[in-house]
Amino acid sequence: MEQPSASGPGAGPSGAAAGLPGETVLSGQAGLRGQPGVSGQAGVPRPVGGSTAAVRTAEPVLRLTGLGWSVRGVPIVEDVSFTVGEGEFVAFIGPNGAGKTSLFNLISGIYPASHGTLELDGADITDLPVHARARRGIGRTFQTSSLWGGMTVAEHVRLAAQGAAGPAASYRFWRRADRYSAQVAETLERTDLGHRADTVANALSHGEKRKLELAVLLVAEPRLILLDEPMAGVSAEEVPALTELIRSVHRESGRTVLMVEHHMDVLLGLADRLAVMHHGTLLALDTPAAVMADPTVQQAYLGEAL
Ligand SMILES: Nc1ncnc2c1ncn2[C@@H]1O[C@H](COP(=O)(O)OP(=O)(O)OP(=O)(O)O)[C@@H](O)[C@H]1O
Repeated sequence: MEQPSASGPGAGPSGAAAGLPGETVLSGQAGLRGQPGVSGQAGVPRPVGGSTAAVRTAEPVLRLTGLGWSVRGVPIVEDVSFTVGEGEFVAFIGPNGAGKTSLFNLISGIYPASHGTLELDGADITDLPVHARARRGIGRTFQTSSLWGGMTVAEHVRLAAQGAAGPAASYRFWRRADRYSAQVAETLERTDLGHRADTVANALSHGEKRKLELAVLLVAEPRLILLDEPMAGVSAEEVPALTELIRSVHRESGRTVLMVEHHMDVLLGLADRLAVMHHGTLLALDTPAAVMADPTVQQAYLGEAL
């Protein structure tokens, strides 16, 4: 499925998630429709929005109520309801085609909701377009790379900083180049890309490209970030550094993070809660330990250990 780009038309290569040695990778375990015991149970997530995981504020940052999206009458995401507290890290898993990316597209505004509502900080944003949601602090990355191959690392981040400042600030932006240079330099340091500032995107490794996508996202200072398979295409050697970067982005700034990821080893070390998508519905949402012990979830994965 082609994805719109956050920072320009996709120019970089994409790739499937690389399996790590000895790791459970859930991608490719599709084909669950019609499995005994699964049909009819999807759509009854347990428990949702009332997890035992720590939610740092009483008021949720994000609230989905019966959110759904259909294509020509075919439901892709159905009646999804949950809340996410400020500073929480929720990881989304599920077989290929379960609707994880579509749910992220609904939250970021790329797909319009067919039914249900979406609230950010208690305000209804269901009908707001993508750019308006971005201005309210929702940022996201995409499953496939969204970089301009011939542009340097620093140019990407500078352009993103300019975009975040808004069109009216363009003139000021160029006049106050020093301020933005400092902002770009700081963001590159935060994402461990300072030494690659003058390198074109095409010359970066997959892991560095993912870091650059994060830098492009972070320079806009979003408070809710959606990461769609940040490890896709990344070599096994680069996964630990990228995992630590995501951890620091979450912890140091107290951002709220939603992440789709197939590498269980990665997300188990990061997530406060695990959400399981299945046939477009939310099958379960709870602490990683509770989700992994859930018989319905295990059944949905054909009895394989999560
Ligand atoms: N724009 C679209 N038009 C038609 N069908 C779509 C569209 N977007 C997604 N779908 C379908 O919706 C279903 C869910 O797709 P989605 O990409 O959300 O799944 P996913 O859980 O993210 O899968 P993966 O893990 O493979 O990325 C798939 O059957 C897909 O083909």
